[in-house]
Amino acid sequence: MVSELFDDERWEPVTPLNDDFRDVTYHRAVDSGTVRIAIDRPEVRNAFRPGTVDELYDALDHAKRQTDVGCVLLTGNGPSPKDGGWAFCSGGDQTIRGEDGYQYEDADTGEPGGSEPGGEDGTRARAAKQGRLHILEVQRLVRHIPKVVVCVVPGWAVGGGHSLHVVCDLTLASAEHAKFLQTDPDVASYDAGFGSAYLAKQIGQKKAREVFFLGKTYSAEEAAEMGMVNEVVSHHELEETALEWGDRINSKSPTAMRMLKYGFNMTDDGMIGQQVFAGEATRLGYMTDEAKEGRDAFVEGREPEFDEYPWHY
Ligand SMILES: CC(C)(COP(=O)(O)OP(=O)(O)OC[C@H]1O[C@@H](n2cnc3c(N)ncnc32)[C@H](O)[C@@H]1OP(=O)(O)O)[C@@H](O)C(=O)NCCC(=O)NCCSC(=O)CCC(=O)c1ccccc1C(=O)O
Repeated sequence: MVSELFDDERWEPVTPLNDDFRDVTYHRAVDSGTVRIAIDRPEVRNAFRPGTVDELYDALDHAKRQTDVGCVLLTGNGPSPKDGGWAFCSGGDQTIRGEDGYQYEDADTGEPGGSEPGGEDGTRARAAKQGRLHILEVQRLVRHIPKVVVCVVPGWAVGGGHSLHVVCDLTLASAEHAKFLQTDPDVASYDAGFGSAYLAKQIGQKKAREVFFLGKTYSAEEAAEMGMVNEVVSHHELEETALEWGDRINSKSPTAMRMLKYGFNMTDDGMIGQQVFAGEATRLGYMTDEAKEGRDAFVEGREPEFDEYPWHY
């Protein structure tokens, strides 16, 4: 069983990635352009270790390159076989946190401090022995992937898991089990980027500071009232609703959705936001006859003839 909320008949595994993954499951809907990426460590509330982050990144990067996919569901499998608890993600696995970040485990001993699995090249293996904080790279990919990323929260969203939900485009939460909590300062961590500053854009400065400075636990309803959750549905309807959202998203114009996402991002993302939006504008420009004339003129060794193209206003 992938997860108690997972409907086998609606999904097929994305191979070979799903088969190779240890901490993440990766599926594609059988009848729509929606993919489901789930952290699969329910026994530790889906805490992420470096390998989990690698797999999240690889699944998202794969999804990014599927031109018939418009919606990514990011979720956590459950419940915990130990105690039945549910989680989206409880952040970085504190048991393998070293002095310079989260550590890969040694392939032989299973102890923290080993090299990246499969890293045979000496340089790569040495580099991987350093602690990692690359969940931030996953955050940036969620931010920049030209798809709508829906965080589907079946339980706890805590610490770096809370930050991951914040950076997703939309959040859908289980009425019964979703709970939102920021523990970063309890374990001397601080997401001073999207997890806090962008959260303040969503729910306001006072509330965002409350989330971090008081560390209260919020129910799904409270989180929705604050504006960081879009909708709360009963637990057993969570993934079905998520798939419906996927269908709704996939029914819209891919170009419009992409430009809207990058438009929403742009004011907060500075020059990178402008670069991403402008890059997509350039792609649209390339699709015009006017741009083709510029290219053809160069290739044919002649002056470009732009007279017939209007100066739009
Ligand atoms: C999530 C809890 C609130 C759940 O509480 P509860 O339901 O009572 O369950 P527990 O019995 O506590 O937990 C069950 C089981 O899971 C283990 N576990 C839970 N969370 C973690 C974890 N994060 N790491 C390791 N193990 C975990 C727990 O020990 C239990 O194991 P047993 O063996 O069964 O006893 C509660 O569990 C809780 O508060 N968890 C800790 C949450 C936390 O502090 N997370 C880390 C926050 S810091 C972070 O995520 C940094 C992320 C990061 O990389 C980063 C770096 C740089 C900038 C930004 C970031 C960023 O924030 O993204």
